[in-house]
Amino acid sequence: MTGARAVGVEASGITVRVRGRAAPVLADVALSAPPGAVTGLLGPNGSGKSTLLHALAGSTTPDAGEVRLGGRPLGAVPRLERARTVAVMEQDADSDTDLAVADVVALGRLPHRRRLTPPGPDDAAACARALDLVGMAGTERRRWRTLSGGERQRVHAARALAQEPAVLLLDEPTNHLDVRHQHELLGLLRATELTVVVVLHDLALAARYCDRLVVLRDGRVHAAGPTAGVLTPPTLREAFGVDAVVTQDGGGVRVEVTGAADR
Ligand SMILES: Nc1ncnc2c1ncn2[C@@H]1O[C@H](COP(=O)(O)OP(=O)(O)OP(=O)(O)O)[C@@H](O)[C@H]1O
Repeated sequence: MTGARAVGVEASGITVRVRGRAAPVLADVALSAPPGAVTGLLGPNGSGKSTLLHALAGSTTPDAGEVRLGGRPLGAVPRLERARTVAVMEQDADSDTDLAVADVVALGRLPHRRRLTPPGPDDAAACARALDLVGMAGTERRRWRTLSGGERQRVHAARALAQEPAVLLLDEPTNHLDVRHQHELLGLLRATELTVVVVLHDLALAARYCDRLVVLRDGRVHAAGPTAGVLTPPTLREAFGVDAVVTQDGGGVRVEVTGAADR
């Protein structure tokens, strides 16, 4: 779908401080997102997931540490190349309320277009393909404000896919989606050759679709590695305060949260 440039994302020693807060938001965080794999970012509210995603995207500059894109420091990757390589789907991102769906998706093509030139056939084809992938083909003329929350989320996913990136960073991309579309979107990400880093709250979805996980707790990495090794009852109790039944079979890991753990 993307012309498949395999580009991994690595981060080490990421520390982010914010004014007026004694403890860093992120402290010495490392992450390895191998090319073509789906890496899930998990953690309780406020543990630093979105901040880490912003650091990976280059929209937050860490106070310490380094992000590498395809082995190169992020800062050494020219801006246009970075814009073509990395797509970001923000949490609850909004768009200008007057735009049509086609206009929102077309924003994903901007890094590929020469300045002041109108969209070409490649741009139109990429947008059509992306809308089709998220099940929103035929909605091009719909106005943004007429879409439901889940439809907006799918159009934002289409915008990111239309960018034809090598790396896709997504912050809770399924929180407005019905259960079928949750599975469709994550299944789609899993089926691509993109390098994906995705923030998720749903442990069952993480178990089903992520190759690797990084669990943050209070701004630090609590556990990281292949999914089966991370999603263990002790880790889930310590990091999330829940009791869970974890089973493993040929199809992978399954997690059923049975309730809040005793404190
Ligand atoms: N600019 C800021 N100023 C003050 N505090 C901030 C700032 N940015 C982030 N924080 C704090 O840093 C912590 C981590 O925030 P972040 O949004 O990264 O967490 P998260 O794990 O994505 O949370 P959630 O699951 O609720 O979306 C939170 O306590 C948040 O309030």
